[in-house]
Amino acid sequence: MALAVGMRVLTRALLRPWARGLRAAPGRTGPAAGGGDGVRCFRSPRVLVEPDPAAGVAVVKMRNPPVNSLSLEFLTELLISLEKLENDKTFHGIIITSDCPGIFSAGLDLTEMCGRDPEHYAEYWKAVQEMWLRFYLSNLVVIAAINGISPAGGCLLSLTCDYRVLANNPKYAIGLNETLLGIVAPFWFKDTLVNTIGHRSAERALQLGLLFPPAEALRVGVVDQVVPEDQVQSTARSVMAQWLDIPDHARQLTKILMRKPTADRLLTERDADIENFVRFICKDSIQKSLHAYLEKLKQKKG
Ligand SMILES: CCCCCCCCCC/C=C\CC(=O)SCCNC(=O)CCNC(=O)[C@H](O)C(C)(C)COP(=O)(O)OP(=O)(O)OC[C@H]1O[C@@H](n2cnc3c(N)ncnc32)[C@H](O)[C@@H]1OP(=O)(O)O
Repeated sequence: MALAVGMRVLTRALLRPWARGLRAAPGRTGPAAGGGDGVRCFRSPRVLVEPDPAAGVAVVKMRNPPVNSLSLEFLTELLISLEKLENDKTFHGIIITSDCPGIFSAGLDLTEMCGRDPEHYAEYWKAVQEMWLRFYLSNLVVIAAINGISPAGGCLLSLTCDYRVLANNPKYAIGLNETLLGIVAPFWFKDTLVNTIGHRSAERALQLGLLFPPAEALRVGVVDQVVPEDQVQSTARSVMAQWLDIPDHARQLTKILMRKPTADRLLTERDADIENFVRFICKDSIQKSLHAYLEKLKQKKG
């Protein structure tokens, strides 16, 4: 228990000033109707939290249209929602899913990594690290109900969860495809994938930038279950019930036992990782390929 408390204190201490500022800002987030049972539902512009107090579960819906790209503001709102749910003893589990049809998350927001200054890149990268640390180490059971395509950072977010349910739709794919963009998945992205699918499969997937369609994602272990699209949420709910049957303290400590060494690696190298990222992303060649990639996305429309 002391270990679990220690981890919570540590991760809370890591909450960035940008998050503290936003938390204090009136009107950005706020209590909304949560029923007459005293449980509060928190909303923010890009995150909709639907609480089910009787089950001890909240559904966190990402709604940052058009593609749920993980912008700085969106990451901040996600972290604040997670922290509020963790601090509310009513909740033991969350289901993270998308409110954008066909897209779970398009990953990191490319516009946060293009044409900005080094200070911005550092701030953005710290927020991405924070998202990974907080979700990966959350004391809550976190289940991803993946109802759309989930490349790169979207896949990373899914990989932080305890269980992944993917909709069986041939248009959906999931994976760390960074090499296809000419960029390198950082060591903690890699570690998370290795912890999920093993070294050999991760090496192949990372080098080739593989985006796995549902059947392959299940075969390789990137997801735990593939179900018809209309059963994603109900499956996530029944899996959640099974996880919540386990005594919470034993499950939480086991989670920390399994994940702490991976998280510690980033925690001890956090500043160096930010410096590496800023150095890398500021390179002319990287900026050119990111710009070209964004242009290609825009031109795709016609
Ligand atoms: C030595 C090592 C040191 C360490 C170095 C670290 C280096 C960094 C490592 C981490 C980097 C990356 C991780 C990432 O997550 S990068 C993002 C990867 N994501 C993708 O490649 C997905 C790109 N998007 C798509 O493929 C498609 O948009 C889609 C998700 C399949 C949806 O297709 P759609 O047809 O429904 O929509 P589309 O018209 O393409 O897009 C709508 C608008 O959204 C914009 N957009 C799409 N994706 C992003 C994004 N990720 N970020 C920002 N904006 C995005 C797109 O441009 C359209 O905009 P507009 O309407 O035309 O203005």
